[in-house]
Amino acid sequence: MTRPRVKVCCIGSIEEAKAAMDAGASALGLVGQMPSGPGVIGDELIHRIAGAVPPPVSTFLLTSETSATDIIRHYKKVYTSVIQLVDKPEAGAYEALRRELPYVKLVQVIHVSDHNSLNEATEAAAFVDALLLDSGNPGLPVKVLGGTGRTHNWEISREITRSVTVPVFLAGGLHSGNVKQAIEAVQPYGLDLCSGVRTNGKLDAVKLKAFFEAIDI
Ligand SMILES: O=C(O)c1ccccc1N[C@@H]1O[C@H](COP(=O)(O)O)[C@@H](O)[C@H]1O
Repeated sequence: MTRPRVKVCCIGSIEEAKAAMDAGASALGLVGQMPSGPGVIGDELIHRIAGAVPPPVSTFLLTSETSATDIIRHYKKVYTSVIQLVDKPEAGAYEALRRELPYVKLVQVIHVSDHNSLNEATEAAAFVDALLLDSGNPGLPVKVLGGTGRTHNWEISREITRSVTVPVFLAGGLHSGNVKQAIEAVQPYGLDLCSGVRTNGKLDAVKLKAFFEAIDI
C-alpha cells in the first residue's frame, strides 16, 4: 500500500505552514469565512500564506460560498492553487467555475452521513478533480461544514473510494492513534486533518511528528 498524501488544514500563519511542510505535508488547508468551526482565518492572511508556499505544495482555499459568483469573488481575494467547496454548490456552479477559473483545481467535500452520501459523491465526482470525505452536518440550523474532530462511517467512505475514479481524501477526526486503521478501512488517496495535530488551537509539533510516524508504512 502506498502512503497517502497528507493535507494539514486550519493553517493559521506562515510559521505553521512551514512546520507542516517540514513534517511532510503535500498540501495546506486555509479556512475562509464559515458559519462555524475552529480554523477560520481572514482572507488577507490566506493570501499572504498562500503566496509564501513554494510550488510543489498545494494550497487549498476552503470556501462555504455556493454560487459561482461568490466562490470566484472569494478565490480572487486569496489566489490559492485549489478551491475546496465545503458546501453543495448551486446548480451550474461547477461549469461556471471551470469556464472562469480553468487553471484552478476543484475539490468537493462530501459530508458522509448515510448511503445517500454515495449518490452525492458519484454525482459530484463528474465535475471535480478530487473528493474530500468529512464529518460535517450541513442540515443543522447553523451549518457545520467541517472541523468537527469527529470520525464518520468509514464503510460508506470505502464504498465511495471504490466507486469513483477521482482521488479521494479522508478527513474527520483523524489523529496518530486512528490513522492507520482509517487507511486500512478506506484506502484513500489522501488524508486531511485539523484538530488531530493541534493543542489549544495551535499546530503541535509533537502531534504532527507522531501523525507522520503513524502513516510511515
Ligand atoms: O476547521 C474549520 O474551522 C472548518 C470549518 C468549516 C469547514 C471545514 C473546516 N475544517 C476542515 O475540517 C476538516 C476536518 O477537521 P478535523 O480534523 O475533524 O478537526 C479539516 O481537515 C479541515 O479541512
